[in-house]
Amino acid sequence: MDKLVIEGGKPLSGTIVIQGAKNAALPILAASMLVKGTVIIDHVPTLLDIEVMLEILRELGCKAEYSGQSVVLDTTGANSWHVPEALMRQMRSSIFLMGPLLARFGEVEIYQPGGCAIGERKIDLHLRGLKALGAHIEEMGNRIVCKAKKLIGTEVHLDFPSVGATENLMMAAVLAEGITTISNAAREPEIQDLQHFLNRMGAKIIGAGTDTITVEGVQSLVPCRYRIIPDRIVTGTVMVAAAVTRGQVTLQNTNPSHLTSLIHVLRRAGVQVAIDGDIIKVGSLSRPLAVERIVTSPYPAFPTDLQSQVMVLLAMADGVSVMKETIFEGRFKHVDELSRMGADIRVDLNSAIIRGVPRLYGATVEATDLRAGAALVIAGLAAQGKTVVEQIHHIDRGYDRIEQMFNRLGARISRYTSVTDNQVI
Ligand SMILES: CC(=O)N[C@H]1[C@@H](OP(=O)(O)OP(=O)(O)OC[C@H]2O[C@@H](n3ccc(=O)[nH]c3=O)[C@H](O)[C@@H]2O)O[C@H](CO)[C@@H](O)[C@@H]1O
Ligand SMILES: C=C(OP(=O)(O)O)C(=O)O
Repeated sequence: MDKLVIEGGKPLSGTIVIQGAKNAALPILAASMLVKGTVIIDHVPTLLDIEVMLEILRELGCKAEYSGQSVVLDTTGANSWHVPEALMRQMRSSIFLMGPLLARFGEVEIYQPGGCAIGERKIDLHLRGLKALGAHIEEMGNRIVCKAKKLIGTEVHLDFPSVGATENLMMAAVLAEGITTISNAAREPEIQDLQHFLNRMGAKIIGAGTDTITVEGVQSLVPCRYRIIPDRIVTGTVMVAAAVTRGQVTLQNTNPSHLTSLIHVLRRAGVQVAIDGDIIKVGSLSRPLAVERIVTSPYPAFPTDLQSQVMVLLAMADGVSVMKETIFEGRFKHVDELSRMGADIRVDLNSAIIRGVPRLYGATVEATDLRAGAALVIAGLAAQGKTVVEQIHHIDRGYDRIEQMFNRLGARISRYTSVTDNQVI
């Protein structure tokens, strides 16, 4: 397993272009199965999860190639609706294939998806929604077989605004007969991106970005070319890193309106944030201030995917902050690792009480999941001394070479491969 070695204590400065959004690219690549032909998706980040998605698509009979930052995907020869268990287990997003494969082939055979250990992450809402659309579902241990000669539009109410369930149902409903209404839908920007992509191929969807999405089924779709939105979580990660290192960073290719809740938190912490179109400038010269209470919730509230990164800022802030996690029950694993670096954080059920310390110290720590790993990198950048972050395959799931991204801003991060313990240039 690779590891990152970080020489901390240097303020970040400079300009960076933000990668395309993993959480938009993954469902959009899966949604491409709904059409026969060649789809080109631009600004797709080079990530482990994207590699896995492309591998699955090839396994299903598609041709899928990276060309620069674009993926060229020919779905014409797709002839399988069976996603191998080993690939399903590599990431949560493999579940996005369920809706499109069912819609295209009338049958899908999958397994329980894998992914980061941040909570139970059931798929009951996905399955219930597909049943409402007329699918017959059989669960045999890990294996799930889902069949429907024809999906029929209906009203689906989600008990919780699940991002993945909303997306899966949108994709399943596109070729269904009649109208599907999804109420209590998730409102994340990536859902709007999926709507835009599907509509460009000829789907008839309205309402993404609100809590009610209406899909009018169509007979077929036509291939298109589409550019993925900027990654709001990577944007937020860099913004926090700029703040904790007391640097000055300009971020290009961002959508500031997707980050309203984070910008609000950063400003409360005394961090300077300036917005100019798709550019965000973040600067900080002094120690951040504590933020009394932050609660993670579905969009547009504060995102769970930025909880661990912002905790690093609060760990170094002047005063006591509270961070409440309401989405994933297992998303505080970074707390033990940050404590190794000198942070003073106590977890009480789903709240972390964070007493800010003036500085963190380098240590050897383990990335337990994707965003926890990103938080440890940020902590390492701000800490005094050397930090080693292990298990960084988690980070590679969502950040396109995180060390290169931060090194462009003046950081000193080296990647080592464990097989040879050689530095990767
Ligand atoms: C690829 C992608 O877009 N991933 C994001 C997506 O994940 P994902 O789509 O998995 O997240 P969901 O919104 O579905 O999950 C939120 C909560 O609902 C629960 N749940 C979900 C589905 C279900 O059928 N049953 C159920 O109980 C989950 O266990 C979790 O507690 O949204 C999460 C919440 O913003 C983000 O952290 C992830 O980065
Ligand atoms: C939890 C995340 O992703 P996934 O749903 O792909 O596991 C994330 O992006 O932080």
